[in-house]
Amino acid sequence: MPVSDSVDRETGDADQESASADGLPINELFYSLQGEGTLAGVPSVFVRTSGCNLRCWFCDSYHTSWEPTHAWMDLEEIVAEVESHERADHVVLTGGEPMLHDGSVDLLEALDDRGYHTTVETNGTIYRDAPIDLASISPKLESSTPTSERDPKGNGEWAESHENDRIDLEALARLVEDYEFQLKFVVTDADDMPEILELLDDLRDVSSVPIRDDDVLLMPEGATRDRLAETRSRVADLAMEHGFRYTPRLHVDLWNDAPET
Ligand SMILES: C[S@@+](CC[C@H](N)C(=O)[O-])C[C@H]1O[C@@H](n2cnc3c(N)ncnc32)[C@H](O)[C@@H]1O
Ligand SMILES: Nc1nc2[nH]cc(C(=O)O)c2c(=O)[nH]1
Ligand code: SF4
Ligand SMILES: [Mg+2]
Repeated sequence: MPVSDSVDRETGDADQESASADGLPINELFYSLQGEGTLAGVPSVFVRTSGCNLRCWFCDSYHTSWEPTHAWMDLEEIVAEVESHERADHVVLTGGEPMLHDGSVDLLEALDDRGYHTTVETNGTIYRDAPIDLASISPKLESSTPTSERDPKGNGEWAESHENDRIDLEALARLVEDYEFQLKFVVTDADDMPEILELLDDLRDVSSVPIRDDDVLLMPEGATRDRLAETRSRVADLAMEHGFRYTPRLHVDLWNDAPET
């Protein structure tokens, strides 16, 4: 969808919860194949909200986090655009961080009423009560922190708040307790594994539902084909070594880093 067709509304600070519940700041809306996780390969409509509470240095959706866009769509416009992709019965709500916005709950309810299967791609720091069929949770590891050496924009100004906010065990526990879920970790190399194992121990301690190794997916870090060529076989080996699942990034294999894919 050409986002330029929609109204541009400055939400003030797009990192904060949007003021109105009538719609959402939308960065892009498109039809593609789910590229990641247990539903990889499923034709799906993607609704990408703008604004994030974190700043991963590697974020592949720069214009929702580091430089968020402000195009606004009303709920009815979003639903109509989703319905225009007649072959899809799966919708992926992503971002940015979709759980920041009140309007995400309204959208999920409208989609649920119309019989869609909904996946929410979330960093797991915010819990909301909504009709979510699959919570696709991607907790952020220390290796995501935008230190001054890895800041894509400035000089590490976001490092401290990112580091403070990236894990909220209570929110994670509520998400896994209330929804079908997958835990999808972005992995670069073996240095990421001790933190994943420690987080799983902590989450298993506080959560009232089992978290099976089968619920844990390792996804190679890489926003481009070239970068994935460096990380994917290392991450596949780590998945086998630990008995976790590996998820490809099919959309990157197919379309590299093109927008609306
Ligand atoms: C752009 S995020 C939006 C949803 C939410 N903010 C989150 O991080 O889960 C969508 C997915 O892309 C993943 N991701 C972002 N940049 C990536 C990269 N460079 N390599 C691999 N995965 C990446 C995130 O971990 C998440 O699973
Ligand atoms: N094809 C495709 N699959 C995806 N799965 C999760 C995505 C996301 O950005 O959240 C994504 C995406 O951006 N494109
Ligand atoms: S949490 Fe998600 S959207 Fe936010 S910066 Fe990280 S990868 Fe990007
Ligand atoms: Mg993506």
